[in-house]
Amino acid sequence: MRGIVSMNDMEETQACIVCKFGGTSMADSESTERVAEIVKSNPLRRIIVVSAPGKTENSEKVTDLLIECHREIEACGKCDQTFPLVAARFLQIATDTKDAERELAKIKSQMENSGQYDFCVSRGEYLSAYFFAKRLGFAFIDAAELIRFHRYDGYDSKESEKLCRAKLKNGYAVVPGFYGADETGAIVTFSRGGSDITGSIVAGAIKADLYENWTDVDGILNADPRIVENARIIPKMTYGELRELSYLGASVLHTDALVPLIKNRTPLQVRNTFCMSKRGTVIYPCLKEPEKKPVTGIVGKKDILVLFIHKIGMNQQKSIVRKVLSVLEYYGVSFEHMPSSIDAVNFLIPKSSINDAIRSAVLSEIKKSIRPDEIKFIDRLSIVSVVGRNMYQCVGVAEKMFAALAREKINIRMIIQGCRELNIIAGVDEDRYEDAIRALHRAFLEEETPS
Ligand SMILES: Nc1ncnc2c1ncn2[C@@H]1O[C@H](COP(=O)(O)OP(=O)(O)O)[C@@H](O)[C@H]1O
Ligand SMILES: N[C@@H](CC(=O)OP(=O)(O)O)C(=O)O
Repeated sequence: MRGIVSMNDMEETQACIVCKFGGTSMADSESTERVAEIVKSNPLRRIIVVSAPGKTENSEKVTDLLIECHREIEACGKCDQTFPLVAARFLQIATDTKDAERELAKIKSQMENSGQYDFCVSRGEYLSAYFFAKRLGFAFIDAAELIRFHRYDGYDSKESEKLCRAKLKNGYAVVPGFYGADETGAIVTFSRGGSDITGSIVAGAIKADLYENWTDVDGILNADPRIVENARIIPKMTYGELRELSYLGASVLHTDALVPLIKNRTPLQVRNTFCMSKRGTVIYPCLKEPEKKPVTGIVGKKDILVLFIHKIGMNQQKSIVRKVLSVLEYYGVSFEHMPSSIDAVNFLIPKSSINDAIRSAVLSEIKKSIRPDEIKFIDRLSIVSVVGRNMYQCVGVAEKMFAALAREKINIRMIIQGCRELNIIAGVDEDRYEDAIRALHRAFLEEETPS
Protein backbone atom coordinates (compact mmCIF):
# COMPACT_ATOMS: atom_id res chain seq x y z
CA MET A 1 0.00 0.00 0.00
CA ARG A 2 1.48 3.35 -1.03
CA GLY A 3 0.75 6.90 -0.03
CA ILE A 4 0.40 6.29 3.69
CA VAL A 5 2.29 8.34 6.23
CA SER A 6 1.58 6.80 9.62
CA MET A 7 4.79 5.07 10.72
CA ASN A 8 2.84 2.17 12.21
CA ASP A 9 0.99 1.55 8.99
CA MET A 10 4.24 1.57 7.09
CA GLU A 11 5.91 -0.93 9.36
CA GLU A 12 3.04 -3.34 8.84
CA THR A 13 3.18 -2.98 5.07
CA GLN A 14 7.00 -3.35 4.86
CA ALA A 15 7.24 -0.18 2.82
CA CYS A 16 10.55 1.47 1.97
CA ILE A 17 11.68 4.88 3.18
CA VAL A 18 14.37 6.83 1.32
CA CYS A 19 16.19 9.28 3.60
CA LYS A 20 18.31 12.25 2.65
CA PHE A 21 20.59 13.75 5.29
CA GLY A 22 21.95 17.21 4.44
CA GLY A 23 25.33 18.72 5.17
CA THR A 24 24.17 20.04 8.53
CA SER A 25 23.31 16.46 9.59
CA MET A 26 26.59 14.97 8.31
CA ALA A 27 28.85 17.76 9.62
CA ASP A 28 30.88 15.88 12.23
CA SER A 29 31.22 12.54 13.98
CA GLU A 30 28.70 13.41 16.69
CA SER A 31 25.94 14.33 14.27
CA THR A 32 26.81 11.42 11.99
CA GLU A 33 26.38 9.09 14.95
CA ARG A 34 22.97 10.64 15.58
CA VAL A 35 22.08 10.04 11.92
CA ALA A 36 23.14 6.39 12.27
CA GLU A 37 20.77 6.04 15.24
CA ILE A 38 17.91 7.53 13.23
CA VAL A 39 18.53 5.15 10.34
CA LYS A 40 18.77 2.11 12.58
CA SER A 41 15.65 3.01 14.55
CA ASN A 42 13.47 2.01 11.60
CA PRO A 43 14.39 -0.96 9.35
CA LEU A 44 12.31 0.56 6.57
CA ARG A 45 14.99 3.25 6.17
CA ARG A 46 16.77 1.27 3.48
CA ILE A 47 18.24 3.82 1.07
CA ILE A 48 20.20 6.68 2.57
CA VAL A 49 21.34 9.64 0.46
CA VAL A 50 23.92 11.94 2.05
CA SER A 51 25.48 15.34 1.41
CA ALA A 52 29.05 16.42 2.06
CA PRO A 53 29.73 17.61 5.62
CA GLY A 54 28.31 21.13 6.06
CA LYS A 55 29.59 24.21 7.83
CA THR A 56 30.77 23.91 11.44
CA GLU A 57 31.98 26.50 13.94
CA ASN A 58 35.56 25.99 12.79
CA SER A 59 35.26 25.04 9.16
CA GLU A 60 33.63 25.90 5.85
CA LYS A 61 31.26 23.51 4.04
CA VAL A 62 33.36 20.69 2.58
CA THR A 63 31.94 21.48 -0.89
CA ASP A 64 33.31 25.03 -0.60
CA LEU A 65 36.71 23.67 0.46
CA LEU A 66 36.68 21.39 -2.58
CA ILE A 67 35.92 24.36 -4.85
CA GLU A 68 39.01 25.97 -3.36
CA CYS A 69 40.99 22.74 -3.99
CA HIS A 70 39.97 22.92 -7.64
CA ARG A 71 41.16 26.54 -7.85
CA GLU A 72 44.49 25.47 -6.42
CA ILE A 73 44.80 22.56 -8.86
CA GLU A 74 44.12 24.91 -11.76
CA ALA A 75 46.82 27.25 -10.50
CA CYS A 76 49.58 24.76 -9.69
CA GLY A 77 48.40 21.21 -10.39
CA LYS A 78 48.20 20.29 -6.67
CA CYS A 79 45.84 20.98 -3.77
CA ASP A 80 48.35 20.69 -0.92
CA GLN A 81 47.10 23.85 0.81
CA THR A 82 43.38 23.13 1.05
CA PHE A 83 42.99 19.36 0.82
CA PRO A 84 44.34 18.82 4.38
CA LEU A 85 41.31 20.80 5.63
CA VAL A 86 39.02 18.41 3.76
CA ALA A 87 40.95 15.41 5.05
CA ALA A 88 40.74 16.67 8.64
CA ARG A 89 36.93 16.82 8.41
CA PHE A 90 36.68 13.23 7.21
CA LEU A 91 39.31 11.87 9.61
CA GLN A 92 37.16 13.21 12.44
CA ILE A 93 34.08 11.46 10.99
CA ALA A 94 35.45 8.11 9.73
CA THR A 95 35.39 5.11 12.05
CA ASP A 96 38.51 3.41 10.61
CA THR A 97 41.39 5.92 10.48
CA LYS A 98 43.80 3.73 8.48
CA ASP A 99 41.21 3.06 5.78
CA ALA A 100 40.24 6.76 5.79
CA GLU A 101 43.84 7.89 5.26
CA ARG A 102 44.21 5.51 2.33
CA GLU A 103 40.93 6.60 0.75
CA LEU A 104 41.67 10.30 1.22
CA ALA A 105 45.14 9.98 -0.37
CA LYS A 106 43.58 8.16 -3.32
CA ILE A 107 40.91 10.84 -3.79
CA LYS A 108 43.46 13.67 -3.60
CA SER A 109 45.56 12.16 -6.33
CA GLN A 110 42.50 11.44 -8.50
CA MET A 111 41.45 15.08 -8.12
CA GLU A 112 44.89 16.35 -9.10
CA ASN A 113 45.08 14.01 -12.09
CA SER A 114 41.58 14.78 -13.33
CA GLY A 115 41.50 18.53 -12.60
CA GLN A 116 37.83 18.40 -13.66
CA TYR A 117 35.65 20.81 -11.67
CA ASP A 118 32.60 18.58 -11.19
CA PHE A 119 34.75 15.61 -10.21
CA CYS A 120 36.56 17.65 -7.54
CA VAL A 121 33.51 19.29 -5.95
CA SER A 122 31.54 16.04 -5.85
CA ARG A 123 34.15 14.21 -3.77
CA GLY A 124 32.63 15.52 -0.53
CA GLU A 125 29.44 13.54 -1.16
CA TYR A 126 31.44 10.53 -2.39
CA LEU A 127 33.55 10.38 0.78
CA SER A 128 30.64 11.18 3.07
CA ALA A 129 28.64 8.23 1.66
CA TYR A 130 31.66 5.92 1.57
CA PHE A 131 32.46 6.44 5.28
CA PHE A 132 28.83 6.45 6.38
CA ALA A 133 28.16 3.12 4.60
CA LYS A 134 31.03 1.64 6.61
CA ARG A 135 29.62 3.02 9.85
CA LEU A 136 26.18 1.57 9.13
CA GLY A 137 27.33 -1.70 7.57
CA PHE A 138 25.26 -0.84 4.46
CA ALA A 139 26.45 -1.20 0.83
CA PHE A 140 28.04 1.88 -0.74
CA ILE A 141 26.57 2.55 -4.20
CA ASP A 142 28.26 5.30 -6.20
CA ALA A 143 25.84 7.87 -7.65
CA ALA A 144 27.84 7.67 -10.91
CA GLU A 145 26.18 4.27 -11.40
CA LEU A 146 22.69 5.62 -10.74
CA ILE A 147 22.24 9.18 -11.98
CA ARG A 148 22.73 9.66 -15.71
CA PHE A 149 23.46 12.90 -17.55
CA HIS A 150 24.03 13.52 -21.22
CA ARG A 151 26.95 15.65 -22.17
CA TYR A 152 24.81 18.14 -24.10
CA ASP A 153 21.23 17.46 -22.92
CA GLY A 154 21.68 17.45 -19.16
CA TYR A 155 19.90 15.11 -16.75
CA ASP A 156 18.31 11.95 -18.18
CA SER A 157 15.37 11.01 -15.96
CA LYS A 158 14.35 7.87 -17.84
CA GLU A 159 17.78 6.24 -17.75
CA SER A 160 18.42 7.32 -14.13
CA GLU A 161 15.13 5.85 -12.93
CA LYS A 162 15.90 2.60 -14.72
CA LEU A 163 19.36 2.40 -13.11
CA CYS A 164 18.00 3.23 -9.64
CA ARG A 165 15.29 0.59 -9.94
CA ALA A 166 17.79 -2.05 -11.07
CA LYS A 167 20.39 -1.33 -8.38
CA LEU A 168 18.33 -0.24 -5.37
CA LYS A 169 15.35 -2.56 -5.53
CA ASN A 170 16.50 -4.66 -2.60
CA GLY A 171 18.89 -4.33 0.29
CA TYR A 172 20.33 -1.47 2.29
CA ALA A 173 22.56 1.16 0.70
CA VAL A 174 24.15 4.56 1.17
CA VAL A 175 24.28 6.75 -1.94
CA PRO A 176 26.17 10.05 -2.37
CA GLY A 177 23.93 12.98 -3.32
CA PHE A 178 24.60 15.90 -5.68
CA TYR A 179 26.16 14.18 -8.71
CA GLY A 180 25.97 11.51 -11.40
CA ALA A 181 27.90 10.71 -14.55
CA ASP A 182 27.49 11.20 -18.28
CA GLU A 183 27.74 8.52 -20.97
CA THR A 184 31.55 8.76 -20.98
CA GLY A 185 31.72 8.23 -17.21
CA ALA A 186 32.64 11.88 -16.50
CA ILE A 187 31.16 13.19 -13.25
CA VAL A 188 28.42 15.83 -13.55
CA THR A 189 26.92 17.71 -10.57
CA PHE A 190 23.51 19.23 -10.04
CA SER A 191 23.39 22.86 -8.91
CA ARG A 192 24.23 23.70 -5.28
CA GLY A 193 21.95 22.01 -2.77
CA GLY A 194 21.49 19.19 -5.30
CA SER A 195 21.57 16.24 -2.89
CA ASP A 196 17.87 16.93 -2.32
CA ILE A 197 17.39 16.15 -6.02
CA THR A 198 19.28 12.85 -5.81
CA GLY A 199 17.11 11.79 -2.88
CA SER A 200 13.91 12.57 -4.69
CA ILE A 201 15.02 10.84 -7.91
CA VAL A 202 15.83 7.69 -5.96
CA ALA A 203 12.61 7.84 -3.91
CA GLY A 204 10.49 8.38 -7.02
CA ALA A 205 12.26 5.72 -9.07
CA ILE A 206 11.92 2.91 -6.54
CA LYS A 207 8.39 4.01 -5.63
CA ALA A 208 9.33 4.58 -2.00
CA ASP A 209 6.42 5.05 0.36
CA LEU A 210 8.05 8.07 1.88
CA TYR A 211 10.96 10.39 1.18
CA GLU A 212 12.35 11.78 4.44
CA ASN A 213 14.47 14.89 4.06
CA TRP A 214 16.38 15.39 7.31
CA THR A 215 17.85 18.81 8.06
CA ASP A 216 18.46 21.16 10.99
CA VAL A 217 15.00 22.73 11.37
CA ASP A 218 11.78 21.27 12.81
CA GLY A 219 10.04 21.49 9.43
CA ILE A 220 9.03 24.15 6.95
CA LEU A 221 8.16 27.41 8.63
CA ASN A 222 5.31 29.65 7.55
CA ALA A 223 7.71 32.60 7.17
CA ASP A 224 11.43 33.32 7.22
CA PRO A 225 12.44 33.05 10.91
CA ARG A 226 15.07 35.75 10.42
CA ILE A 227 12.25 38.24 9.74
CA VAL A 228 9.27 36.89 11.67
CA GLU A 229 10.02 36.01 15.28
CA ASN A 230 7.01 33.77 15.80
CA ALA A 231 7.11 31.87 12.51
CA ARG A 232 5.56 28.41 12.98
CA ILE A 233 6.02 24.98 11.48
CA ILE A 234 3.51 24.12 8.75
CA PRO A 235 2.37 20.58 9.68
CA LYS A 236 1.16 19.62 6.20
CA MET A 237 0.87 21.07 2.75
CA THR A 238 0.70 20.13 -0.92
CA TYR A 239 3.50 20.00 -3.48
CA GLY A 240 1.94 22.95 -5.30
CA GLU A 241 2.30 25.05 -2.16
CA LEU A 242 5.82 23.86 -1.43
CA ARG A 243 6.90 24.68 -4.97
CA GLU A 244 5.62 28.25 -4.62
CA LEU A 245 7.12 28.63 -1.15
CA SER A 246 10.54 27.24 -2.01
CA TYR A 247 10.78 29.07 -5.32
CA LEU A 248 10.21 32.36 -3.55
CA GLY A 249 12.65 31.86 -0.73
CA ALA A 250 11.69 29.14 1.78
CA SER A 251 14.81 27.35 0.66
CA VAL A 252 14.65 24.21 2.78
CA LEU A 253 14.44 21.99 -0.29
CA HIS A 254 15.91 22.45 -3.78
CA THR A 255 13.04 23.44 -6.14
CA ASP A 256 14.11 20.84 -8.72
CA ALA A 257 13.74 18.11 -6.09
CA LEU A 258 9.98 18.36 -6.31
CA VAL A 259 9.54 17.19 -9.90
CA PRO A 260 10.31 13.44 -9.43
CA LEU A 261 8.22 13.38 -6.26
CA ILE A 262 5.20 15.00 -7.89
CA LYS A 263 5.50 12.68 -10.89
CA ASN A 264 5.58 9.57 -8.69
CA ARG A 265 3.15 10.89 -6.06
CA THR A 266 5.70 10.19 -3.32
CA PRO A 267 4.92 11.84 0.04
CA LEU A 268 7.74 13.87 1.55
CA GLN A 269 8.49 14.58 5.18
CA VAL A 270 10.93 17.31 6.24
CA ARG A 271 12.33 16.46 9.68
CA ASN A 272 14.93 17.65 12.16
CA THR A 273 17.95 15.37 12.70
CA PHE A 274 18.54 17.10 16.02
CA CYS A 275 14.98 16.66 17.32
CA MET A 276 13.54 13.32 16.30
CA SER A 277 10.41 13.69 18.38
CA LYS A 278 9.05 16.39 16.06
CA ARG A 279 6.98 15.20 13.10
CA GLY A 280 8.10 18.08 10.92
CA THR A 281 6.21 18.96 7.75
CA VAL A 282 4.54 16.35 5.55
CA ILE A 283 3.97 17.22 1.91
CA TYR A 284 1.34 15.35 -0.09
CA PRO A 285 0.44 15.34 -3.79
CA CYS A 286 -2.99 16.65 -2.78
CA LEU A 287 -4.96 17.19 0.42
CA LYS A 288 -8.64 16.84 1.16
CA GLU A 289 -9.62 18.43 4.42
CA PRO A 290 -12.69 19.99 5.95
CA GLU A 291 -10.90 23.06 7.26
CA LYS A 292 -10.15 25.62 4.56
CA LYS A 293 -7.48 28.05 5.71
CA PRO A 294 -6.75 30.33 2.77
CA VAL A 295 -3.07 31.02 3.48
CA THR A 296 -0.35 28.49 4.36
CA GLY A 297 2.78 30.64 4.29
CA ILE A 298 4.30 34.03 3.52
CA VAL A 299 7.43 34.28 1.39
CA GLY A 300 9.28 36.81 -0.65
CA LYS A 301 12.42 37.74 -2.50
CA LYS A 302 14.64 40.78 -2.52
CA ASP A 303 16.87 41.98 -5.33
CA ILE A 304 14.39 41.84 -8.14
CA LEU A 305 15.10 43.88 -11.24
CA VAL A 306 12.18 44.93 -13.41
CA LEU A 307 12.57 45.37 -17.15
CA PHE A 308 9.78 47.82 -18.00
CA ILE A 309 8.75 48.18 -21.65
CA HIS A 310 6.05 50.56 -22.84
CA LYS A 311 4.75 50.82 -26.41
CA ILE A 312 1.37 52.14 -27.43
CA GLY A 313 -0.68 49.46 -29.16
CA MET A 314 1.55 46.64 -27.91
CA ASN A 315 -1.47 44.36 -27.49
CA GLN A 316 -2.19 44.47 -31.23
CA GLN A 317 1.34 43.79 -32.45
CA LYS A 318 1.67 40.06 -32.17
CA SER A 319 5.43 39.69 -32.46
CA ILE A 320 6.53 42.15 -29.76
CA VAL A 321 6.78 39.80 -26.79
CA ARG A 322 8.40 37.10 -28.96
CA LYS A 323 11.09 39.59 -30.04
CA VAL A 324 11.79 40.65 -26.45
CA LEU A 325 11.97 37.04 -25.34
CA SER A 326 14.46 36.18 -28.05
CA VAL A 327 16.76 38.99 -26.88
CA LEU A 328 16.52 37.70 -23.29
CA GLU A 329 17.18 34.16 -24.49
CA TYR A 330 20.18 35.26 -26.54
CA TYR A 331 21.77 36.91 -23.48
CA GLY A 332 20.86 34.00 -21.19
CA VAL A 333 18.59 36.14 -18.98
CA SER A 334 15.81 34.21 -17.29
CA PHE A 335 12.80 35.96 -15.79
CA GLU A 336 10.41 34.84 -13.06
CA HIS A 337 7.19 36.74 -13.78
CA MET A 338 5.81 38.73 -16.68
CA PRO A 339 2.87 40.96 -15.66
CA SER A 340 1.46 42.89 -18.60
CA SER A 341 -1.15 45.49 -19.56
CA ILE A 342 -2.47 46.80 -22.89
CA ASP A 343 0.55 48.96 -23.68
CA ALA A 344 3.23 47.70 -21.32
CA VAL A 345 4.95 44.59 -20.13
CA ASN A 346 7.26 43.97 -17.16
CA PHE A 347 9.80 41.19 -16.81
CA LEU A 348 10.85 40.39 -13.22
CA ILE A 349 14.47 39.26 -13.27
CA PRO A 350 16.60 38.13 -10.31
CA LYS A 351 19.34 40.75 -10.03
CA SER A 352 22.02 38.12 -9.53
CA SER A 353 21.39 36.70 -13.01
CA ILE A 354 22.29 39.86 -14.96
CA ASN A 355 25.37 42.08 -14.92
CA ASP A 356 25.80 45.70 -16.06
CA ALA A 357 27.18 44.79 -19.48
CA ILE A 358 24.26 42.48 -20.24
CA ARG A 359 21.81 45.08 -18.93
CA SER A 360 22.91 47.66 -21.48
CA ALA A 361 23.17 45.09 -24.29
CA VAL A 362 19.60 43.95 -23.56
CA LEU A 363 18.32 47.54 -23.56
CA SER A 364 19.94 48.45 -26.84
CA GLU A 365 18.94 45.21 -28.62
CA ILE A 366 15.30 45.55 -27.55
CA LYS A 367 15.29 49.21 -28.60
CA LYS A 368 16.55 48.18 -32.05
CA SER A 369 14.17 45.28 -32.31
CA ILE A 370 10.80 46.75 -31.24
CA ARG A 371 11.34 50.54 -31.01
CA PRO A 372 9.49 50.97 -27.68
CA ASP A 373 8.12 54.31 -26.44
CA GLU A 374 9.91 53.72 -23.18
CA ILE A 375 12.22 51.04 -21.86
CA LYS A 376 14.12 50.96 -18.56
CA PHE A 377 15.31 48.80 -15.71
CA ILE A 378 13.70 49.52 -12.34
CA ASP A 379 15.89 48.69 -9.33
CA ARG A 380 15.20 48.20 -5.65
CA LEU A 381 12.02 46.18 -5.94
CA SER A 382 11.20 43.13 -3.89
CA ILE A 383 8.24 40.79 -4.03
CA VAL A 384 6.13 39.40 -1.19
CA SER A 385 3.65 36.60 -1.62
CA VAL A 386 0.84 34.88 0.25
CA VAL A 387 0.65 31.17 -0.64
CA GLY A 388 -2.21 28.76 0.02
CA ARG A 389 -3.91 25.82 -1.66
CA ASN A 390 -7.36 26.95 -0.54
CA MET A 391 -7.25 30.59 -1.55
CA TYR A 392 -8.90 29.87 -4.91
CA GLN A 393 -12.15 29.11 -3.10
CA CYS A 394 -11.96 31.78 -0.38
CA VAL A 395 -13.38 35.27 -0.74
CA GLY A 396 -11.43 38.27 0.53
CA VAL A 397 -7.79 37.08 0.45
CA ALA A 398 -6.63 39.88 -1.84
CA GLU A 399 -8.60 42.45 0.16
CA LYS A 400 -7.00 41.29 3.42
CA MET A 401 -3.55 41.28 1.84
CA PHE A 402 -3.81 44.80 0.43
CA ALA A 403 -5.40 46.14 3.63
CA ALA A 404 -2.56 44.68 5.71
CA LEU A 405 0.03 46.39 3.49
CA ALA A 406 -1.96 49.65 3.41
CA ARG A 407 -2.17 49.72 7.23
CA GLU A 408 1.65 49.78 7.31
CA LYS A 409 1.67 52.46 4.58
CA ILE A 410 3.47 50.11 2.20
CA ASN A 411 3.07 51.12 -1.42
CA ILE A 412 2.09 48.22 -3.72
CA ARG A 413 3.96 48.74 -6.97
CA MET A 414 2.80 45.65 -8.80
CA ILE A 415 0.27 42.82 -8.36
CA ILE A 416 0.54 39.32 -9.80
CA GLN A 417 -1.79 36.40 -9.21
CA GLY A 418 -0.34 33.00 -10.08
CA CYS A 419 -2.31 31.17 -12.80
CA ARG A 420 -3.10 28.24 -10.47
CA GLU A 421 -4.47 30.64 -7.82
CA LEU A 422 -1.98 29.27 -5.32
CA ASN A 423 -0.51 32.69 -4.61
CA ILE A 424 -0.88 36.45 -4.84
CA ILE A 425 2.32 38.44 -5.23
CA ALA A 426 2.84 42.13 -4.53
CA GLY A 427 5.86 44.16 -5.61
CA VAL A 428 7.02 46.52 -2.85
CA ASP A 429 10.00 48.84 -2.35
CA GLU A 430 13.04 46.97 -1.13
CA ASP A 431 13.34 49.02 2.07
CA ARG A 432 9.80 47.94 3.11
CA TYR A 433 10.37 44.22 2.37
CA GLU A 434 10.70 43.02 5.98
CA ASP A 435 7.79 45.21 7.14
CA ALA A 436 5.62 43.73 4.39
CA ILE A 437 6.46 40.12 5.33
CA ARG A 438 5.67 40.85 9.00
CA ALA A 439 2.42 42.63 8.15
CA LEU A 440 1.19 39.71 6.05
CA HIS A 441 2.21 37.14 8.66
CA ARG A 442 0.30 39.10 11.31
CA ALA A 443 -2.79 39.40 9.13
CA PHE A 444 -3.04 35.80 7.98
CA LEU A 445 -1.15 33.49 10.31
CA GLU A 446 -0.70 34.87 13.76
CA GLU A 447 -3.91 33.63 15.30
CA GLU A 448 -2.96 30.03 14.40
CA THR A 449 -2.74 27.48 17.18
CA PRO A 450 0.74 25.96 17.54
CA SER A 451 1.29 22.58 15.89
N1 LIG B 1 10.58 28.73 5.55
C1 LIG B 1 11.63 28.06 6.05
N2 LIG B 1 11.42 27.05 6.91
C2 LIG B 1 12.44 26.34 7.43
N3 LIG B 1 13.74 26.57 7.12
C3 LIG B 1 14.03 27.56 6.26
C4 LIG B 1 12.99 28.35 5.68
N4 LIG B 1 13.58 29.24 4.84
C5 LIG B 1 14.91 29.02 4.89
N5 LIG B 1 15.21 28.00 5.73
C6 LIG B 1 16.58 27.51 6.00
O1 LIG B 1 16.84 26.24 5.35
C7 LIG B 1 17.87 25.56 6.08
C8 LIG B 1 17.90 24.09 5.72
O2 LIG B 1 18.37 23.91 4.39
P1 LIG B 1 19.90 23.53 4.08
O3 LIG B 1 20.82 24.56 4.66
O4 LIG B 1 20.02 23.27 2.61
O5 LIG B 1 20.06 22.21 4.95
P2 LIG B 1 20.85 20.87 4.71
O6 LIG B 1 22.31 21.19 4.88
O7 LIG B 1 20.31 19.99 5.79
O8 LIG B 1 20.51 20.38 3.32
C9 LIG B 1 17.49 25.85 7.52
O9 LIG B 1 18.61 25.82 8.38
C10 LIG B 1 16.85 27.26 7.49
O10 LIG B 1 17.76 28.24 7.90
N1 LIG C 1 27.19 19.68 -0.88
C1 LIG C 1 26.47 20.29 -1.96
C2 LIG C 1 25.13 19.61 -2.21
C3 LIG C 1 24.08 19.68 -1.14
O1 LIG C 1 22.94 19.32 -1.39
O2 LIG C 1 24.41 20.11 0.10
P1 LIG C 1 23.34 20.38 1.33
O3 LIG C 1 22.47 19.16 1.48
O4 LIG C 1 24.21 20.61 2.52
O5 LIG C 1 22.52 21.62 0.97
C4 LIG C 1 26.32 21.79 -1.71
O6 LIG C 1 26.90 22.29 -0.76
O7 LIG C 1 25.70 22.46 -2.50
